Amino acid sequence: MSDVAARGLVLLGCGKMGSAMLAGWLADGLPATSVWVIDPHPSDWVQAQGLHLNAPLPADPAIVLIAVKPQMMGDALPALRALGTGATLFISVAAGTPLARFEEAFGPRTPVVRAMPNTPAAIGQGITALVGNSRVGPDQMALAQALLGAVGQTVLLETEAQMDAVTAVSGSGPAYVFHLIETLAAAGTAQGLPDAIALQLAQATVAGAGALAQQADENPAQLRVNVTSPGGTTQAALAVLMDPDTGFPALLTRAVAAAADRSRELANG
Ligand SMILES: NC(=O)C1=CN([C@@H]2O[C@H](COP(=O)(O)OP(=O)(O)OC[C@H]3O[C@@H](n4cnc5c(N)ncnc54)[C@H](O)[C@@H]3O)[C@@H](O)[C@H]2O)C=CC1
Ligand SMILES: O=C(O)[C@@H]1CCC=N1
Repeated sequence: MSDVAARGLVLLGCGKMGSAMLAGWLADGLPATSVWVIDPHPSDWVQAQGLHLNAPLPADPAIVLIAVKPQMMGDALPALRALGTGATLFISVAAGTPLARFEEAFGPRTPVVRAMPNTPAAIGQGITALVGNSRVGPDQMALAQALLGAVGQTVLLETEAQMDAVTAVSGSGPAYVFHLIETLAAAGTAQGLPDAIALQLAQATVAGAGALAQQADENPAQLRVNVTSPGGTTQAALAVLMDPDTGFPALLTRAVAAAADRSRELANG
């Protein structure tokens, strides 16, 4: 990361995902003066960070991170063309957009990493999967892992094709969990709880269960069994949630497949 602080980080697109990562890097100690943001519509938060905003770019930044929508690539990438010299590592977090798209834009010698982070990066609890093109050497992959590792866990993929499934599980996944919190709270309200207490119970339950699932030696199936008293309340609920036709497994399988299919479609922009 000292190389990034010294040579600079260029962030193309600083919306929800770019800002989530940037918040994590700044909290981790990356100086705002080492960051160049290109974004035609920067948020008030981005404008208040004291970074270089829509300013001339450094000649030889350590990393250019691309965080614009896949559909915006054609408009956005030309701003970076002068940097495709081989010394700068390009990292894209865009869903769907293949490595080949960046090789086309910046030349086949350009090292490019495709990464899929998620928004808990904003509080250092993201997870990012990474895969590089053939030009990415071990030192550059280590640099990409250090950058994304500063805002959470990292995993390396064996093939680029795995990225669609990653996007559907952990890239989009926080939205599924937020929806679980919303709907668990609403179900509590339907059972007679005040809105605020139902939301507090749902938030703390998901946060606590998530932390326990990360830290416990037991697997999630055993942790579930540990909550489930024979003939008790949990068993009654799980009979609904684990129904083979209408329960969580069938629903999540369909939801994740829909997200992965959409990721494959986005390969075409
Ligand atoms: N939001 C999420 O949870 C995740 C998003 N991603 C990926 O991150 C990328 C960005 O997504 P979000 O941050 O959610 O979208 P967003 O719409 O919040 O941010 C995109 C930003 O790009 C800027 N922009 C538009 N045209 C531009 C241009 N020509 N040059 C520079 N900046 C430009 C916009 O002003 C905006 O601030 C997408 O490719 C998405 O697939 C990946 C993982 C998770
Ligand atoms: O919804 C999307 O397309 C992006 C990619 C993963 C999360 N958000």
